[in-house]
Amino acid sequence: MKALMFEHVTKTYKVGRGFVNALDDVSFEIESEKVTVVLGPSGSGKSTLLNLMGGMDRPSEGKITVFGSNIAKLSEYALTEYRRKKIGFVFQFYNLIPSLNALENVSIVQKMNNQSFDPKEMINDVGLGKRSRYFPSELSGGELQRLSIARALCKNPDILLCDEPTGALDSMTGQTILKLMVKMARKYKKTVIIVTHNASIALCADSVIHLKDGKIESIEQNKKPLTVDEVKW
Ligand SMILES: Nc1ncnc2c1ncn2[C@@H]1O[C@H](COP(=O)(O)OP(=O)(O)OP(=O)(O)O)[C@@H](O)[C@H]1O
Repeated sequence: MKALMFEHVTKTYKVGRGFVNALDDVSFEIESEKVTVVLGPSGSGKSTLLNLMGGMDRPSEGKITVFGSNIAKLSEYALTEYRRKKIGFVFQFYNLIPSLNALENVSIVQKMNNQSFDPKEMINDVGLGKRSRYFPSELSGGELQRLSIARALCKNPDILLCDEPTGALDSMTGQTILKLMVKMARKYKKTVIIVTHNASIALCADSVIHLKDGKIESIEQNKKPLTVDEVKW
């Protein structure tokens, strides 16, 4: 089943008196329950792509279909509902609430979605069971990243969007995080989309989209993705 389809999507930004096509006539499909990696150099349009997928922004032209509905046409209200219910975000800026402990930070998403998972189970699953009463200021970068994954997962979203999830982490912690992302697709049947500069991550993906100058350079299907342990970092 297709989770996501982009058809001739262009995103144009106005800069001074001119325009920049951050994405230029981009078309591709993403299978559900798979891991897709988006690779590309700085400025190639990766964040723009992620913002469009997550309903944070709308395309200037083209059609974006998510599980059968064209999100480019949704009202503002419906788009907010889409973001709240369907999408889990794992961004580098963790957006955790400093005055809430780890468990409370995960539990708040229960209010957003009545199909959410058990927060305690999610915290255990990312290996933070013993840290559930800690506050964000008492956690390391890797732990914060795992906590933000637990929160994104707790919402039980259909699609998980990850922006450089291992960017600021050492390779051991990065591997742990990547294992969690892959597990989300394999165990929890989520559609996982990871935007990164790190080509090693692509070896674990089912498909890899290469972006360059706002265009798709190539799309590879990986019949035999490696496990995270098999990848050399
Ligand atoms: N809000 C904006 N206004 C104007 N130009 C923008 C805006 N957002 C992005 N751009 C331009 O669009 C192009 C693509 O940007 P984008 O952030 O999507 O790239 P990226 O691949 O995510 O880069 P990086 O890896 O450095 O984060 C760049 O040339 C950028 O300057």
